[in-house]
This record gives sequence, C-alpha cells and structure tokens, in this order.
Amino acid sequence: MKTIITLFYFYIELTRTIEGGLLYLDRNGPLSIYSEIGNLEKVIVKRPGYEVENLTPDTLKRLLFDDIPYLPAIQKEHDAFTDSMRKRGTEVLYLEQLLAETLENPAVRYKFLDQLITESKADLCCSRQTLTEYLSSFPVSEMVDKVMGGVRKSEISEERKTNLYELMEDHQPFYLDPMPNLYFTRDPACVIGNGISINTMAEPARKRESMFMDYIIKHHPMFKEDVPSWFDRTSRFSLEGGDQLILNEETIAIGVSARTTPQAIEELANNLFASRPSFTRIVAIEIPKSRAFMHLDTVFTMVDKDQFTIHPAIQGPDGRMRIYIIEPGEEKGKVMIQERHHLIDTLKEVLELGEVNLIPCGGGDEIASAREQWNDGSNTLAIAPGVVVTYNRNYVSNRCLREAGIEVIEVPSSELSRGRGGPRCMSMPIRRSPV
Ligand SMILES: NC(=O)NCCC[C@H](N)C(=O)O
Repeated sequence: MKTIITLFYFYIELTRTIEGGLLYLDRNGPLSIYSEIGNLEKVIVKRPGYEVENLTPDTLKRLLFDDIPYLPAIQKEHDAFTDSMRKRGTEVLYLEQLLAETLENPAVRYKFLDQLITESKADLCCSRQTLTEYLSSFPVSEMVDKVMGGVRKSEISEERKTNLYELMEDHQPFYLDPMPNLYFTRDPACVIGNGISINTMAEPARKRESMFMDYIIKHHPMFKEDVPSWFDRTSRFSLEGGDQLILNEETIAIGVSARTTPQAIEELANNLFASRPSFTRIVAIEIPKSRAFMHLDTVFTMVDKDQFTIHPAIQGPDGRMRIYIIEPGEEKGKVMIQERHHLIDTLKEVLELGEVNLIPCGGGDEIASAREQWNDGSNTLAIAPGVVVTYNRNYVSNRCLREAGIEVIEVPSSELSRGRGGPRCMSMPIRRSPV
C-alpha cells in the first residue's frame, strides 16, 4: 500500500495538467530549479582566488573589474556570504572543487587541457606541449587553481621553453589570462527545471568560464546521469545567466541586454519547448545596454511570490518598456511572440497574480538608487520565499526591502562589490524546494 501511495505522489510530482497537456516536472534528478525563491537546497559558488591578484591597472577594463580587490578581505567576505547560506541549511558546493574532481579522470583532464589551451589561444605564444607538461606537473587541484588564476610567462622555467617565441620577451605577461570573474558563478550556466543552459559568454574575458560547468555536467560523478541541455556554449549567440530568471514552473524571464541576444533567447525557447518540460513561456525584457545594467539581475530580482526589486531607471516615461512573451507556436520549431509594454501588468498576467509590488533600489531616490545599483543594491539572492541575502553597503535598498516585509540577511561587501556583481551573481543554484 505504501509503495502505491509513494508511486502516486511520484506521478503527481512528475506531471501537471496545463490546458489538457501533461508537462514534465522532474524534481528527482541532480538538478531541480523551478523558481527564483524556493528554499535554496544546493548552490555552486567559487571562492575568489589568486586570479584577482593577477589583475593590474592595465588589465582592469578588459577583465571587467573597476578596482583590484584585496585577496584576504574578499575571501573573508565570500566566506561570510557562504556561511549566511549554510546557516539556513543550504549545501554549498565549490566550482573549483567540482572541477578538480571531474579532472581526476586522466582522459577527461587531457581533453580539457587541450581545449583550454585552444580557447585561450595560448598556443600562439607557448607550445601546446610545454604548457600541457607544465600544468600536468601539478596535483589536479593545484592545476585547477593555475588554470583559473592564470599562468604567467615568467613562471615556466627557461629549460622547459624550446621555441624562439617562448624565449623572447613581449609585453603580455600571461600565457593563460586570469579569470577574476569566476566568483560570479551565476553567469556561465543556468539550471532550468531538470536541465541546464551552458552559456555562450559575450565578453572575451569570460568566454572560457562556461567550459568548466560543461565539463562538470558531462563528467562529474554527481551528474553522470543524462542532464537535458537547453542551450550550448557552441551557439554563436551570447546568453548569460545574470539575464535568466526562473519565475515559476512555467515562466522564465530573460533580459535582452548588453550580454544576452534575442537570437539566443529564441534558440533556448525552441530547445525548451521541443522537450516539453514544464516551461511554456519566456518573457524577454529589454534593458538598457550599459555597463551598470549589464544583466537583468542587476536591475530586477524576485524576492517573494509577488515582490521584486527594480532599478527605476530601466523604465521609460510612464513606466514603458519593451517586453515580449514567447510561447510555443502552432507549428513545431516555431514560437509565438506577443508584445507588452508594462512590467507590472506583464508579471500579473504571466504569474496569475492580483497584485505585484516593485521595490525600488535606493528607495527610488535619484542619487541613492544610482549609487546602490552600482553596488548591486537590486541584486538580491532569495534563499527562501521572502528571505534574501544582500550587500550590507546598500542600506537604503535594504531598508526598503524590510519595510516591504522581506527578511534581509546582510553580508559584508567592500571588496566583493569591486567586481560589479552582488549575491545573486555569486551563486548558481542547482536545487530549490517547491514554493
Ligand atoms: N549577473 C551579474 O550581473 N554578474 C556580474 C558580473 C560582473 C563581471 N565583472 C562582468 O562584467 O561580467
């Protein structure tokens, strides 16, 4: 009898009837993200490492930083961030550790290094063999730190260098550029339902980052069963996780931004709709293409069933915006697109809500909202419905959240904020409980 009841609940869990159709809602695999706000069970983060110490004034702009963080301080702040999640029961996994575990397999490691050297164009100034031998001379976890942190030309001894171009000095100090943005695990990949979107990053400085989740998903024992792929990094069109928000079991919001293209959104929509998971609609929200508003989540995040943060500057006069609702079309492989202009009305429509509250960054004050948005005042990470982690420096926005009944857990942020990303950017949720 017990087995029959269990099977019955399992069946209910897997299926939902929407307009007469059965849609797949699989919460039993290693990945399960059907909302922005469900209790955060498991998350992937990256502790800032010496990649941030390989930043110099000359490379800041290209590597997408505005200042050089002080390593011990940024690590301490990051530890406070991860502790804030652990205290609420979240299991915190580290990207660097998952990658090292993945690369314990020698065949996978060899393939990985070869691809990394190609994608880094490192073989233009160092022979593939020299670099492979150098990186392989370290235990795997140190090799991962090197790959992420950068390999300086000066650290490979002269005896290992056999070609003229390896021996001659030039002004570029690195064979492998550091990847200081890795602590923003949100962007290179995004779990949607029981599958994953491995993203094509827009900026050259971040292109290689999505390789890591690609290898982890395909080869780490935790994910060894087949994980559906909704988007692949071989796509020509850029898409970044900061633009991908899972509003509920049927609806995804995606920012059309400086980093995410409409072509990529349509590609993702076609893949998702063809596989018939529970998702039946994507809301594409255009935001200004600027450095400060680089992703949708820097100006808009979900904090509760019917409450969102917003940076008022993304709305035009009378609150007008360009919003498109994308749904499966009549014909296979075609989508249906409808235009909307108001965010609140669109959210009410797609989430079937009577009321929606937008909480303005910096309380809507011209100076406070610009200042706090710059330091990710709108970039909250929901760890349960109505419970968010935020940066402590954004005290005006935090006060507004509390006034709206949200529980706010503040983390220190002097150094973390120098990379221009907040708590949502620093987290890649892989499991959330149902709301
Ligand atoms: N989702 C996010 O907004 N992530 C922050 C990324 C900051 C990083 N320095 C970048 O420019 O890509």
